[in-house]
Amino acid sequence: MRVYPIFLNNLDGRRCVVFGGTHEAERKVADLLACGADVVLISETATPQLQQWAREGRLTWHARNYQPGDLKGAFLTIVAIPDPQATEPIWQEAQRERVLINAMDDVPHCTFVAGAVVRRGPLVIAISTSGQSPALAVRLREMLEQHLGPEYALFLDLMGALRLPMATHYPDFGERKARWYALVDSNVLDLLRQQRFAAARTRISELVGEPVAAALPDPDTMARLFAHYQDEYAWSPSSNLNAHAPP
Ligand SMILES: C[C@@]1(CC(=O)O)C2=NC(=C\c3[nH]c(c(CCC(=O)O)c3CC(=O)O)Cc3[nH]c(c(CC(=O)O)c3CCC(=O)O)/C=C3\N/C(=C\2)[C@@H](CCC(=O)O)[C@]3(C)CC(=O)O)/[C@H]1CCC(=O)O
Ligand SMILES: NC(=O)c1ccc[n+]([C@@H]2O[C@H](COP(=O)([O-])OP(=O)(O)OC[C@H]3O[C@@H](n4cnc5c(N)ncnc54)[C@H](O)[C@@H]3O)[C@@H](O)[C@H]2O)c1
Repeated sequence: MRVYPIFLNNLDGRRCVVFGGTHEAERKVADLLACGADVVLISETATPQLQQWAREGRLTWHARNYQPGDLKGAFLTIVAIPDPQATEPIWQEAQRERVLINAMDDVPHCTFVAGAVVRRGPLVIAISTSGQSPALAVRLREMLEQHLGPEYALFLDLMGALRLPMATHYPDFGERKARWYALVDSNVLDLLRQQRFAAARTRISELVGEPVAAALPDPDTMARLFAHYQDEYAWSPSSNLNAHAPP
């Protein structure tokens, strides 16, 4: 296996078909919905959460097994059923219809594989071991999660706010690039980690000038964003490094 890494963008309104209705399918559906995809679920059974999303109209659920034609107009499909024989006709249709396909734990039926993913706001890190050891991918994800706190999410929100004014105020690409690196290499991340939001704002202003820094949220808003990200990641199941240790 030699995988080519990509991050899909603009899933909004794209038809994504998920087969299977257990918590594994639910995990995949949750990510697709969060990215705005138009999710179609095909499975006789569905978890209570999947059923609730169907009732709320957040996805379309067909309570049956796969039928030929299910992939018409689909952009991608994820097969979360543990039976390669049942997956084979779905794989065949995906090839005919040129639909991207991931069959969980079933490499011969994948045109793309899933990574172990760390999310910190806009920061997304996907880890693949090229199928050699998903368990190691999980451990690496957990290691990164320990090191990457909510300050990374907030830092990226701040950098995002600066992108347009930076382009306007520093039309020379070389100068702009040097200033981006000055920000990234500075102690701003440390200050955010210490929740010293006013000091972080001052430091950014020193590095890029007040006209650019004026686009930043004020320190109170930074504090609120930081608290939001703290909450979001505090309950991450992987915060326990031994979550998957053998009994
Ligand atoms: C990362 C993650 C993403 C996700 O699923 O979203 C993912 N597998 C995860 C967990 C996991 N999977 C397995 C174990 C048991 C320990 C172990 O085997 O290591 C654990 C650990 C656990 O369960 O704790 C078993 C397993 N997995 C595959 C096979 C088939 C084979 O080996 O032939 C078998 C053997 C089944 C058997 O032996 O019967 C195949 C694939 N699994 C992949 C992804 C793709 C390659 C990823 C890469 O390149 O590293 C690929 C190729 C296809 C795909 O599924 O997309 C998710 C972690 C999510 C997270 O927590 O972050
Ligand atoms: N990596 C891991 O740690 C791990 C653990 C468990 C399961 N899995 C993977 O998750 C997936 C689901 O496994 P599971 O054990 O949760 O499933 P399961 O056997 O408990 O349930 C199968 C599901 O698939 C549906 N289904 C079966 N045949 C179908 C068909 N032809 N069309 C549509 N739906 C169909 C059923 O309605 C049911 O919801 C599998 O791909 C499995 O390999 C991975």
